[in-house]
Amino acid sequence: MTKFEDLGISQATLKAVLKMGFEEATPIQSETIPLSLENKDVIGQAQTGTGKTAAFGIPLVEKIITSKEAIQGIIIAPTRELAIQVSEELYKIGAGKKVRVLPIYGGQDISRQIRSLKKSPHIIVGTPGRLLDHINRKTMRLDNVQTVILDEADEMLNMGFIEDIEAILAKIPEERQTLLFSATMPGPIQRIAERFMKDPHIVRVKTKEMTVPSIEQYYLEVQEKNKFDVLTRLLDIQSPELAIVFGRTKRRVDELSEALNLRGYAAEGIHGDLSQAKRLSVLRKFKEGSIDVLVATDVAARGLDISGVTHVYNFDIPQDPESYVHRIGRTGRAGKTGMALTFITPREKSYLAVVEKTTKRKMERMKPPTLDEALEGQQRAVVDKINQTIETNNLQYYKAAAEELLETNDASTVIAAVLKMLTKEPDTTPVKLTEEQPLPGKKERKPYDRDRRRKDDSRGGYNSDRRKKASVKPRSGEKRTGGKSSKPRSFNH
Ligand SMILES: Nc1ncnc2c1ncn2[C@@H]1O[C@H](COP(=O)(O)OP(=O)(O)OP(=O)(O)O)[C@@H](O)[C@H]1O
Ligand SMILES: [Mg+2]
Repeated sequence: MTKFEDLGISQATLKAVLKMGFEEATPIQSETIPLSLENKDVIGQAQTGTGKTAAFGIPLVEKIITSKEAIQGIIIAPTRELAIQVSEELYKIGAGKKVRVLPIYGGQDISRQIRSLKKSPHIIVGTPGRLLDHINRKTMRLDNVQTVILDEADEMLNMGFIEDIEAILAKIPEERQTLLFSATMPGPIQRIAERFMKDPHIVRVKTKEMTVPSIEQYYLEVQEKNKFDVLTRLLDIQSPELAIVFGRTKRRVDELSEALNLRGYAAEGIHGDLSQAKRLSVLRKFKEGSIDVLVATDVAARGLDISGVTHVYNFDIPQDPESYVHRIGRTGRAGKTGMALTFITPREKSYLAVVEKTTKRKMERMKPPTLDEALEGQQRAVVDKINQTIETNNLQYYKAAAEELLETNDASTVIAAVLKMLTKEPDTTPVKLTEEQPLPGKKERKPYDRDRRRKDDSRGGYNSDRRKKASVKPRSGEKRTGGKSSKPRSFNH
């Protein structure tokens, strides 16, 4: 492990980074920070949760000349939540140097953004659509930008942002530095990246597996109609601190979170059809722990760094192996442990091998728990709680009542009654979930077709800012439809 002191960064930034609790640089940081400081273009690939944000954030902050009142760095991210998260991390890294960082995303009042832009931020973190909006309105000048970073570039490509990104890059001086980071870099993205970049250094943190070893990975064979009962039993047995449940579509996410609430779990869903305010409030509640199950689509959770996520449940198997990597990567971050469980219906069994081939790691089989096991799990949780209460609380006040109960009953009967009262018995309230079509079987499977997928909304994708925006004049001659420039990504590779 490399010390940040040895990476040639200033005292001010070093102090800020140590204040964030970073003691040593992660491998992607120690490999890419020096290259980036030398203004090299870099394609950086490293496992989820291994600090890619600071890998591009630290050198970017270092290069900002704070006395210069101009935007010098721009980071493009696929979703609004990610733009906010990245800007918060950059703000912390830049606190020592007093670097001004501004997030710019759709769904936020544009005149407020224009006012913030007038306060001359040094770094902008934004989603493609809204960035382009400001460029076209001439409310954001990019002629002093020296560094451009594309975070989760492959996802932005999948979402059809390629033309927007090209249009943004066309407004930035050519003698810039371009960096591109993601945990997954499917072939097509590399080729496209090279079009935007000059002699990029490809830094791949060499690991045996694509996922981090600290995530235990299981699969469960479950019939579609039994999935929900299995999920709630698992939640009862594993009592996760914070859990994310992934569903394939927006409708699925809505139905799942409603069904979980019906059975008494504190759950909420997040996807692109919700208002910006709602999305932010759901995430805030999840971070604070006032809800403990977040139900999400793939896109909604890309890159999100929420500490304390102990379990990821793939209620529906993801459509491609890269999505699997990003989904389960919401746990096991920054060296913590985590558990990922993937439901596989009998017809989808062939996908298991496809995922495993990409991640280079086998998932262990887990048998779906029975109702009795769920009850036992809940009981165990109560027993643990009782033990904790014995250890930490002064019980003097309750002793008299306890003695009184023991005068008429034997001890084990009293305790059994208390256990029964405190144990949440597995809830079997009927719920209604629309059945998802299984992914196509091996023979029917076609290479992934982006346009079709977007139309179907099969990934439960976000509304891109771009498609919602009405106020922006497209630049003359600019095509605003999803490009054909990238080769379709296939599940079969
Ligand atoms: N050197 C470090 N030491 C300790 N913690 C770190 C270090 N660098 C980053 N972190 C923390 O690790 C967590 C994960 O970092 P980050 O979100 O940048 O991961 P990532 O590689 O971008 O993951 P993803 O592929 O999911 O986007 C964050 O909470 C971050 O603050
Ligand atoms: Mg990231």
